[in-house]
Amino acid sequence: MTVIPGSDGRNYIDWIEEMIDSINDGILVIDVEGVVQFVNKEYTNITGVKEADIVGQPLAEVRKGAVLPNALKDGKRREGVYRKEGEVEYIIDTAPVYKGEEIVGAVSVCKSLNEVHYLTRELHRSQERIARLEKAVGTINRAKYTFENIIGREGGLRSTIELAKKAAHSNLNILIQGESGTGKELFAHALHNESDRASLPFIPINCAAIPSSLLESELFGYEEGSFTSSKKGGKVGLFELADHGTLFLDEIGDMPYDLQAKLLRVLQERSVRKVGGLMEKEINIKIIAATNKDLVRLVEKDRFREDLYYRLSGIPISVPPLRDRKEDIPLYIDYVIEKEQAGGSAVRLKEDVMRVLKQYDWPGNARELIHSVQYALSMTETTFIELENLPEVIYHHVSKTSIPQQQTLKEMIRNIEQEIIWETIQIYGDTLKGKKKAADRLGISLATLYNKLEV
Ligand SMILES: Nc1ncnc2c1ncn2[C@@H]1O[C@H](COP(=O)(O)OP(=O)(O)OP(=O)(O)O)[C@@H](O)[C@H]1O
Repeated sequence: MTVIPGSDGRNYIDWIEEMIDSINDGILVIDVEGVVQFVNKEYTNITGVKEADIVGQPLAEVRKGAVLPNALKDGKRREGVYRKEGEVEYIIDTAPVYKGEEIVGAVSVCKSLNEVHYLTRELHRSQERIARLEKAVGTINRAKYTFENIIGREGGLRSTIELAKKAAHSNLNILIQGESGTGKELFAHALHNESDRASLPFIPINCAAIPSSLLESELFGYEEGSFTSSKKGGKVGLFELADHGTLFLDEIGDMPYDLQAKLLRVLQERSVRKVGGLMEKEINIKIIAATNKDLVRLVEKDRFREDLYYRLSGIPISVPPLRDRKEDIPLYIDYVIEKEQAGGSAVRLKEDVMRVLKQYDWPGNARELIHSVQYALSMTETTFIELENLPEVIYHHVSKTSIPQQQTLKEMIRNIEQEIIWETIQIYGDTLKGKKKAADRLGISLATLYNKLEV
């Protein structure tokens, strides 16, 4: 075995031979004359050549087109050379063997392409599986709403939406502020869907709804065994789940103070480390935070970190309350009636009801208005919503305020007329034909019927 420099004892050579035989790549060694000195078992497996037919023979003669003898001539290494003999495909690396300055032989290492093909197929399969899983995660964590779903444009809402559309295309963090029920979460969904991350995960977390002891492991994840109740295999944190997508931190004003420092670190370093873990993982996430609290006041009271506040409010978005845009109220009412009464008969509001809804201050904003209309729809037994169908809090509020509940005679007659007309339409059907019949029945023209129904 001249090919193993420095070995002299026979047992040692046997041991080396066995070791080379157990290697998963084919190995062929030639001497300086180009005569094959050694092949291992895997070489014979890959090429189908028997050891007895090749060892002791000049390689160039027994394997036509062999590239290994070139290493003897030019002393160069070659990598990834493709060879095909019959049905057998393989890739070889070749290198000269030196003793001091002198070339004493050459060695080639070959790998069957069948195995490479097999591994490539396995890799494709795994990649497809990953793609399917990513798609499933993406579908589960999809943002549902777009700017189209945001009702209203008055009282500054239009310019808020325009600002938000620009913010969606920026990589700055976004802080949405506004009273409860103004649609901050709706904005967060729309911001994600408008961005170029729309097809990637949108991960919302409500910082007020999760006990502060759990919030850290929800966000960062943990390694197996990092605490007594930790799950086997550990847990992937929401930062990691939101990678390449958006993390929506709702009610950020309620995030515990010590966790705020950890969040700040993630935003600065753009990397996370699991609880109990050592590895830092780089992440690429867009952060949208929302709160109905006055963060500046919380900063003043040392309950919110100033540095985090500035980090989060890359683009601050302030959603106006409903009381500043009461002209939008009819839009919400139409939206709810259309949604709840789909396919059914159109329900109308008595004139005084609309006046009351516009008088009320809506501390719960759009959420409260939408719920109130849903409530009134389920309370009315006719095709009209009347004052007493409204939730008690609004009804009582109205009776305590100075809103004139007394109607003029003209208003009362108009209300009664409308009621009779709608009852008649119910008999003949809420279609053009039905309305014509109702007008005939009441002895008025179709135009007058439409006129009288206008609220
Ligand atoms: N402009 C709007 N257009 C349509 N629906 C709206 C609008 N604003 C609020 N809503 C509806 O009101 C409800 C509350 O909205 P959302 O949860 O987005 O408010 P929020 O500001 O995040 O409230 P909170 O601060 O209490 O979490 C939702 O059902 C939402 O669809």
